[in-house]
Amino acid sequence: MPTAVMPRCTAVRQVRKAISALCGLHAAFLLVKAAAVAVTAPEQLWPGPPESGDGGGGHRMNVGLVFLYVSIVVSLLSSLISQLLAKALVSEREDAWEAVSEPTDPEANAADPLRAPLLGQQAAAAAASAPAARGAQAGKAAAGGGGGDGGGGGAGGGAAGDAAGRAAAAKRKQRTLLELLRLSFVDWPLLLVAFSAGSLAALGSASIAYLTGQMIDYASIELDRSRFTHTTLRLLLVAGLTALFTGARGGLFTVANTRLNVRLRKSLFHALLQMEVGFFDTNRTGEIISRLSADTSTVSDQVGLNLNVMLRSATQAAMVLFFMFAASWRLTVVTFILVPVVLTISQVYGKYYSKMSKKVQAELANANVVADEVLSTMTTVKAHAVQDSAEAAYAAKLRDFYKLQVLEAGAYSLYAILNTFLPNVVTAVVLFYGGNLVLEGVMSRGALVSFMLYQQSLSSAFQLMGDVFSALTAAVGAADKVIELMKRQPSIPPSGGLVLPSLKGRVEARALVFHYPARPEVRVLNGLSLVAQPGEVVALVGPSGGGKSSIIKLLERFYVPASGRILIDGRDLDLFDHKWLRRQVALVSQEPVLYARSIRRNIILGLEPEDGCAAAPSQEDVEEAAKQANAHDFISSFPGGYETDCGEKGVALSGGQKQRVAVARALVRRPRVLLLDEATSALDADSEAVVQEALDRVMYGRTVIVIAHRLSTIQGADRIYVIGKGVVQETGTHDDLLASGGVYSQLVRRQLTRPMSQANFLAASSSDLRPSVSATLLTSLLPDNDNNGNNGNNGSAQASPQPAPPPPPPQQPEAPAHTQTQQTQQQQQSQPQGGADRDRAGGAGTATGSGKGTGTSRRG
Ligand SMILES: Nc1ncnc2c1ncn2[C@@H]1O[C@H](COP(=O)(O)OP(=O)(O)OP(=O)(O)O)[C@@H](O)[C@H]1O
Repeated sequence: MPTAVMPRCTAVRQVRKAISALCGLHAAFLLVKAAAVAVTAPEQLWPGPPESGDGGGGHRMNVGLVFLYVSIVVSLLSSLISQLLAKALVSEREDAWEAVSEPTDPEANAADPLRAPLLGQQAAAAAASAPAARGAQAGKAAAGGGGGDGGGGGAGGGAAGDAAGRAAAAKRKQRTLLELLRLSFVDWPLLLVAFSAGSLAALGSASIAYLTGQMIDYASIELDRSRFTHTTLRLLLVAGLTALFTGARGGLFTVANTRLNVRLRKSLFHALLQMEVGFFDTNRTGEIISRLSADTSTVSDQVGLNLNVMLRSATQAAMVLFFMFAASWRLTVVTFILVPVVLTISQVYGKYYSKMSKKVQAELANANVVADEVLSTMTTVKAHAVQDSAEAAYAAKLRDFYKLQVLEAGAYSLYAILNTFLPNVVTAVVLFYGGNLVLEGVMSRGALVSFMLYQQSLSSAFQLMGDVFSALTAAVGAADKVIELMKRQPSIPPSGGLVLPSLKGRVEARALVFHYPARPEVRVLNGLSLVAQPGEVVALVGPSGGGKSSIIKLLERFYVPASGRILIDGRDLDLFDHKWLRRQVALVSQEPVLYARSIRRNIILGLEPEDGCAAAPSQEDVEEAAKQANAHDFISSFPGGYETDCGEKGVALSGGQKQRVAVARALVRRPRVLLLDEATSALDADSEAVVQEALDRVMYGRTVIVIAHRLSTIQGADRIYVIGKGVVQETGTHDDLLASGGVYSQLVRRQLTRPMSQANFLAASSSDLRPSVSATLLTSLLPDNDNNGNNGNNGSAQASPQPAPPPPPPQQPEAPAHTQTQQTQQQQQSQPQGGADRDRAGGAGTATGSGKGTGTSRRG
């Protein structure tokens, strides 16, 4: 902030403080005046009728007193309103200065999703359209949770930004409260009954105090036994009814709380499921889970409970006040004077407590993030023996949490001390003044006893309201985060409703430009275009980080490109109905995710009636898909067959088995387009061979876009795109690309001459080129090889530190026997295959009947 603005902002803050101080002083003066009038005025005011002996004088006196009190109340109100208006004017002036003075970086900070994670996103979004300084502070307030705490101004932004931060926080709080009320009042019939029961209970409590006073008068002054007994029976009856209504109120409010809790969780979970994938890149699962579990409970418990207590206390206070005025208006006014003091203390504490509560919750979420990270990666933790550092990291987070909790406890202690002391002061003053009234004969002893009971009831109501106010503020803090998440709009626009009678399967990407939301400054795709005709197999290869997987993610609409188009059968991807498209375009990724349910249900994932699918695939469909995926045999060997539970995240299955279930999951949809994102790269050699065989078979008859690490797959593709630095560097068939001597051929050569320990074909996984494949490739791939497998190109293989082994017999050790047979057949047939005219292969174990997938032998 320019230095010229700083003194102005400091002056504004001082003006704001001065306004508060003056108004406070004025209010205190008026309250003292009200008390003085109550103590000194003659006993001729409401509720008693004008004394007959006093003629019109008594009446005039009453009018005068009423006028006096009305003027005091009006004065108090106008003071409050002028204070609010003056502060608003000052803040407006301050905002105007900030708008012209603040540099633009903070806006960038606020709009940067990395700097405004989870809690700050909405504020950051709002900030992006607001003036720079306001935006920066809105983001800061949201992310920091302080609502303008600013830490004393920070690096130049603090003072000026505090006002904007406060305004943003206040607006958010308002919005949160309104939203909470909206959510709570869905249950209005239940709440109405509960509230009515609470009001009746409050009326009962006030009546008990009144009857107690009467009993004392009948027993000690009037000495009327029959009225005494009668009143006792009435008191017992009222007590019974009061208990009944109190119980009903408590039970009904608890049910309403639970309903609110369930509603909140469901709404939040629904909102989370709508979020785009990029949201989960920038927000940790631990934090999100914390919102879903801890914060929703805090909100429903605190808001529900406190609203209940607030309503009960307010009704109780209103009833008791009525009875108090009836007993003695003077004592009522005096009692009432101390109330603003108690309320002010509660309010100040409430603000502080809200801040503390947010910080404590944030610390706890941080600790949960650490625990979540460690517990969800136990194998890595154990494999690298990092238990000690994990424990230390968790303990450090808990230490921070503990320190904040201790501070919070200290704040609570102070509050409890004040809150216990002040009501007793009120009692002492009231008793002293009331005793004087009794001694003067103005008030009966019974009325004083009743009044003392009312006064206790009123203090407890106000005390509860003070507590509730603080707790509500804290709950609103937690609700803020939950509501913000619930209201957050996904940054990817909703998909259209287009459903085609059939899909040919043409996929085209045109001039795609893309960056990840988590890293907007890095362009991952830079105007990339590619096309896959119906039935073609298109391989994406290229160096690691070139953008291959990003293309698949865009095709799956996990993200949307910054510019460019993705067309399926010539229509924009976002026009299609989301669910329909997911059945037409299936993905098999590197790490399959299975859920803790039966294998059958894992295969038909997303196709069950609950997912809006009228007819789930039949058992025959499931088995057919499993057979094609080479999964049927191992599934049938389990005692539970297709009903075998996969365990949490599929722990009950091996990597290869999981991947085959994932392939079956893709196939059961009978997709026209199959996306394979390094589907076998995480598997060991044996598993890879089985899965690859299944994949080779299922590629037929559909458009396939594959990120492959096996040269055999790449070699058999109809077209290869070499992707690097976010663009297509080369495209063509394997032969064309080798012949052109460009990047692809260099990659192939480099790979073939590299030691096996560094095997990393085309930057994919290291598990790809087995010795046999490598050797075969040497003999078959390089255009300048002679027929005997000698590398004519100056023997780069020989130059390698670990020369490739001599050409082995034409077989792949990891492939099952029947695959080898196929290879031999294919060698003999050596038929070139076009993508579009390929037929779909038969069931499990059937020969593929083509050179596809066994490119080594095809070329041999
Ligand atoms: N979720 C993400 N958030 C931010 N950046 C990402 C994300 N995923 C990938 N990237 C970055 O995008 C770039 C392209 O990644 P991508 O996974 O598409 O490359 P790739 O060609 O598939 O690499 P590999 O062959 O190693 O899988 C990389 O620089 C990567 O760090």
